Amino acid sequence: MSRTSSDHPDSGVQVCVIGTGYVGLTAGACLAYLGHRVTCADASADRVAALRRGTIPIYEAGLDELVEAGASSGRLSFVTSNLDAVHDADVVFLCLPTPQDADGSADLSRVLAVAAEIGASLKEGAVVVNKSTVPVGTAARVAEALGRPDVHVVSNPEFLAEGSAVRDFLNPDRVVVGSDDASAAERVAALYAPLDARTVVTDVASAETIKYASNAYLAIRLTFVNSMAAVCEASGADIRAVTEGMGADRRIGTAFLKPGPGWGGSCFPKDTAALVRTSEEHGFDFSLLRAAVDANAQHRRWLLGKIVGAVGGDVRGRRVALWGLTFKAGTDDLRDSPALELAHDLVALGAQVRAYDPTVTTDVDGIDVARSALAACEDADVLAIGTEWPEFSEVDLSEVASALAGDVVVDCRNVLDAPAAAAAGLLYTGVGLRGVGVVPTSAAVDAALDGGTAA
Ligand SMILES: NC(=O)c1ccc[n+]([C@@H]2O[C@H](COP(=O)([O-])OP(=O)(O)OC[C@H]3O[C@@H](n4cnc5c(N)ncnc54)[C@H](O)[C@@H]3O)[C@@H](O)[C@H]2O)c1
Ligand SMILES: O=c1ccn([C@@H]2O[C@H](COP(=O)(O)OP(=O)(O)O[C@H]3O[C@H](CO)[C@@H](O)[C@H](O)[C@H]3O)[C@@H](O)[C@H]2O)c(=O)[nH]1
Repeated sequence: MSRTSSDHPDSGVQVCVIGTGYVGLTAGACLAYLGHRVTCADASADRVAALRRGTIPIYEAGLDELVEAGASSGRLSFVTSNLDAVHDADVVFLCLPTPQDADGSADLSRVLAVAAEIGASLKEGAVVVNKSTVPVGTAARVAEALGRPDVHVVSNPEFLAEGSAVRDFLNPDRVVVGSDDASAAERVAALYAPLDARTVVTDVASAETIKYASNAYLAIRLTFVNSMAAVCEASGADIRAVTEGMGADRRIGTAFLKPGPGWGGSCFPKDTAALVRTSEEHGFDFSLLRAAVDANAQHRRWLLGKIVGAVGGDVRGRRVALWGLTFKAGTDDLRDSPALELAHDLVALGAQVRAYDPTVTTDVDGIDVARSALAACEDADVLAIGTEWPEFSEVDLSEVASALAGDVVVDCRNVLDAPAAAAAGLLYTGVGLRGVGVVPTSAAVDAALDGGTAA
């Protein structure tokens, strides 16, 4: 669907978005599309220059079209100075990174530094919105850093997923607005009115907590699915049939039931760690969530063991072809990617890894990156698949079989067709699949990685 700036009338509301990453750029472009006048600020001069030229610095479906429409309508602009961006803004969104700190907590330094920076420059009665993922209690810390009693701080967490960011922003399951001031909450909720979305208006502590609760719940669900996949594989069941049967129960639902190499990405790992930490700080041992985090690492290790097992238990000097490096398909984001972590572990064990990913064109962290899926396979002893890019299922498997020196495929995403792989002469194994040539896992992997020596 083509979107133009005339789809929604001008609201007259001046919005500022600070931080133009996956969240800020999507939010800025979508808010402009909804009729608001948006100025986006980013500390990266290169990023701002690129955006002014119309170059989108991230891979996100539909974002280029929306940014172009916003810029050509004059409703969307980009600056490097946070102070220039905020001075006439009615509402200021903070879309800044909140990475994991050494103790697991969310590092709020950027959020608090920007709040301190912009406080004195804000318009009388402006509203500041935390869109970054921040732990309960952060709104009060931001208010303190702003030093502006006339400015209310509202929590409006973002739930978009990478790869579907624009679609998620414009078709949200819910908009969450948390504030201890009803009129500030109303002003923020009104920005989303054209979406006609379900809106949860609540207190600020609950809004901050909804974000972590949602991500932690989804991560636990995936840990359960991945563990069930291991049980299925060991017991002769098939995880695809099992999740189809489970998902048919309306209380369970079909989404978020695909097994993989363990969950990763820029959010789940840091947000689960931060919720464990917040719970500890409030005297609660969130043992369930801690167990899910541990089981996630264990699951990835299990798949690593399959790859090592495929070459006889010792990968030293062996060549591994790896399809996929991003943390999931549809994004160029490599942050906390399970596929990239598999590559690192294989290299640590002494393997030579040659990867292919449609969004990665240069070598990453010393991992050799090939120009095509087939090129990655040339003379490799085993092929592993770490990301579920749809194009992988289009590759001619007989050409894969010819290119490989070995014959095993370890598909950590279940993207290939098992009978087609077998017909091409490949020994195929996936995650939790029934009867498709299970490769023994390598017990040596744990000892080698934990002991820091090659297997
Ligand atoms: N990525 C997601 O899918 C997603 C979804 C929902 C929520 N979140 C949360 O949103 C927040 C932002 O995440 P992201 O993935 O968009 O981050 P990101 O790293 O992609 O983008 C952050 C941007 O902020 C800019 N920045 C850093 N310091 C700045 C400063 N002092 N002034 C101005 N700009 C500055 C950076 O240059 C960068 O462009 C995090 O809290 C994250 O947890 C992320
Ligand atoms: O059935 C599934 C679904 C996801 N994943 C994995 O789970 C991780 C997270 O995937 P996803 O949730 O799709 O991506 P994100 O872009 O990280 O989005 C999550 O994190 C964002 C940041 O907080 C939230 O806004 C989103 O609601 C939340 O889905 C990735 O490693 C996926 O491969 C699976 O293995 N199987």
